[in-house]
Amino acid sequence: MKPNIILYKALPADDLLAKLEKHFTVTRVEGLSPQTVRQYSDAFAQAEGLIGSAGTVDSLLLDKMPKLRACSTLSAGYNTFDVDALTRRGIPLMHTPDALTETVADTLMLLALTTARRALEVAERVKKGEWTGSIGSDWFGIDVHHKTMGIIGMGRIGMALAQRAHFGFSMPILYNARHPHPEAEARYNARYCKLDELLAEADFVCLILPLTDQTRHMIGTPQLAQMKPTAILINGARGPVLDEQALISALKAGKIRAAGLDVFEHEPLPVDSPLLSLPNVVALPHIGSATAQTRYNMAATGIENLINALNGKPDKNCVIPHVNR
Ligand SMILES: NC(=O)C1=CN([C@@H]2O[C@H](COP(=O)(O)OP(=O)(O)OC[C@H]3O[C@@H](n4cnc5c(N)ncnc54)[C@H](OP(=O)(O)O)[C@@H]3O)[C@@H](O)[C@H]2O)C=CC1
Ligand SMILES: O=CC(=O)O
Repeated sequence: MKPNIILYKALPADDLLAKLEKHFTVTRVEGLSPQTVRQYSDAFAQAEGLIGSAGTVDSLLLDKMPKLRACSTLSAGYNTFDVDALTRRGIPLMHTPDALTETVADTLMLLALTTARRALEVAERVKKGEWTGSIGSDWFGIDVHHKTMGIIGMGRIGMALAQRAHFGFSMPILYNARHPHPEAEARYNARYCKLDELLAEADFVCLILPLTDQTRHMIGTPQLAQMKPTAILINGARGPVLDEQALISALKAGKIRAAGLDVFEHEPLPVDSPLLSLPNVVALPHIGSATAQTRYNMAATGIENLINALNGKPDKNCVIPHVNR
């Protein structure tokens, strides 16, 4: 008999669903919420696998899933999972980091370019018919090339960003992480910095690290005050890594030049967020990995991950090392 699983996110192609259904008896639910868990309570009680993204998997949910043997998230980040509770139950949690690294690094460069060159702002002026002659200096942006890129989180995506910034834009690279990364230093001439030093020196401060107890609000009023008034902040990590209220105040007071944001403390970003009325903010709807090819690859990887994990082989892409047997 095929194992029962819950799929809580629509897959981007029919062949992916067909593959999942070849291996498992699939119950599709529209997201993980108290309502869907109640509505499909029997399916949750019977499920041995859970696959999807953007839902909270905590001990409350795990208690309702006594047969659960593996979780597969269609994402690199896994901050919505209670990893300790999964570890206690010996349930492997699988993720899809390698499928999206390059695409997310592209998105970070996109945010750097769009904010620096004020691309959205001036394109809006063109649409409004304001381009009636030679543009004045009030339409000018700043250069990206040869400016200093500060990367907070020199993991897979941080490295891919450093590659773009170093080779593509001749940018000196500063970085902060928990440990020095000799590979980044050798390949991209990156310099390891304490956070304070990076904030004070970088022209672009780019957040690309996980949301954890240690990183929640790691950038707040004191850190924003350390940045140059000409610097641009980019957040591609998770919204709560940045204190959004502090950012709004800093932008309003001209403490930093601009912000490029792909992630927010509350998603979707409420339409009345003050961020949306600031001309020097570029707000994207969490599209870091959102190309058709990458989303396909992520879903394909997530399916493989679940098949492997439920076959007792969570060798690759398991985020809980000692469950990775
Ligand atoms: N916007 C989007 O759509 C996407 C966002 N993301 C986010 O990006 C994050 C990073 O992804 P990825 O590069 O694959 O992850 P990795 O695990 O490869 O890298 C994470 C990096 O963050 C560093 N780090 C962790 N904790 C701290 C800390 N307290 N202080 C400083 N640095 C820290 C790590 O340091 P060290 O190397 O020293 O251990 C590592 O360099 C994900 O966790 C996710 O939240 C990911 C994909 C898409
Ligand atoms: O934010 C997206 C992810 O894959 O993590």
